[in-house]
Amino acid sequence: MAAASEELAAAAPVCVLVLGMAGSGKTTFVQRLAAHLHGQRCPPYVINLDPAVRGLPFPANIDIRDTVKYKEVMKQYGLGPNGGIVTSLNLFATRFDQVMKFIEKRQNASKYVIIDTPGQIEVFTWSASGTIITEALASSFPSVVVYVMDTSRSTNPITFMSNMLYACSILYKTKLPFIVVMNKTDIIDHSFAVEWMQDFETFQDALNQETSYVSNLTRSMSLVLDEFYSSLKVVGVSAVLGTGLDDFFVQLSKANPHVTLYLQEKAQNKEKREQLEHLWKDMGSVWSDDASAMSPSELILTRGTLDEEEERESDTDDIDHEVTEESHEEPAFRNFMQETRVKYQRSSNPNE
Ligand SMILES: Nc1nc2c(ncn2[C@@H]2O[C@H](COP(=O)(O)OP(=O)(O)OP(=O)(O)O)[C@@H](O)[C@H]2O)c(=O)[nH]1
Repeated sequence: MAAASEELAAAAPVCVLVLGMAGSGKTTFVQRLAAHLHGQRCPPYVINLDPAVRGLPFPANIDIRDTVKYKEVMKQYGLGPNGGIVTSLNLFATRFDQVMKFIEKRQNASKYVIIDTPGQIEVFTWSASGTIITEALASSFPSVVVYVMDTSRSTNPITFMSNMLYACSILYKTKLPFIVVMNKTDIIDHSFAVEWMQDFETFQDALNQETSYVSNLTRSMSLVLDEFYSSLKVVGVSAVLGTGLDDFFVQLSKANPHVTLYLQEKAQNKEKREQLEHLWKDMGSVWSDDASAMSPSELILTRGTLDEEEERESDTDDIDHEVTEESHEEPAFRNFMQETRVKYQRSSNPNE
C-alpha cells in the first residue's frame, strides 16, 4: 500500500506552493522559476491564486482572476480590499476540485506545478480556503511549501527572528516539506542570515547591539528556533537576476516532497473532501432550478495548453458557508449567487 502510494507520488508532479510576506518577491520568483523550467524544456503548470494582482509577469495556466473578479466581489459584498481577497479565495476554493482535475490531466506533461499566492500571506495561510487548497494539493500530489523572504529587509536580528517565527508557524500549520528562499541576494548576500541560524553566538552578538526591550525575548526565542533551523532547507536567490535557482532545485529534491504527512494521512483528508462535497450539496438548493444553466464545475477557467477550453468572462463563483469565516458575508454571498444565476439564465435564454 505504502509502495503503491510512493509509486503514484513518484509519477506525480511536485506542487510548489509559494508563500511569503507582501513584497518579498513571490511573483518575481515564480516568474523566474517558470522561465528556468521552460529553458530546461520542462514547462511547469502555473497557477495564480492572487485575485488582486494587477499584471502577471508569467503565463498562468490557471488564473483565479479569470474566475473571480476581485473588485466585483468587493462591490457586490460591500467589502474592503482584504475582505474582497479573502472572499474571492473562498469562492475559488469551493471549486478547487476542478483545478485538481486539470492538474491530474496535466501530470504527464509537467514535472512541477507552481502556485503563486496572495500578497497578504495571512489571507492564504490562516484562511479556511488556504487550508482547503493546501490540503487538496498535498493529499494528491507531492507538495512543498516555499517561503520567500526579503533578505534585504531582514538584516535586523529582531526582524529576522520575527520572519523566522512566521516561517516556523507556517511549517507547523501546513506540516509540509519546507524551503526558505532568501530572496533579493543581489542587494545583500544571505550568508549573514545563514550564520545567524547556524551559530547562536553570532546571533547573540548581533542582538547585543539592540537596545530594544524585546531583545531578551528574541534571545530566548532563538534558542527555541534552534531545532527548527537544524532541519530547515535554506537557499539564497535573486529572483530578479535568476541566481540560486540550481541550488533551489537541489534543495527541492532534498526536501523529499514525495513523502508528505498528507499522503500518509490521506484518509483524514478524505474527510475534508467530503466536507466540500457536503457544501456543494447545500449549494445545490440555490442552483437547483436550472443546474444545467450554470454548472459550477464549469467555472474554473484555464489558459494555454490544457484542453483548450474556451475562455469566458465570468465574474462569478459560489458561496462557501462552511469555510467562510466571516459570518456577515453569508447574506451577501446568497444575494450574489441568486443575482448571478438570474444574470446567467438571462444570457442563456436571451428570448425570455
Ligand atoms: N532587488 C531585487 N528586487 C526584487 C527581487 N525579487 C523581487 N524584487 C522586487 O520586489 C518587489 C516585489 O516583488 P513581487 O514579485 O511583486 O513580490 P510579491 O511577494 O509577489 O508581492 P505581493 O504579491 O504584492 O505581495 C518588486 O519591485 C520586485 O521587482 C530580487 O531578487 N531582487
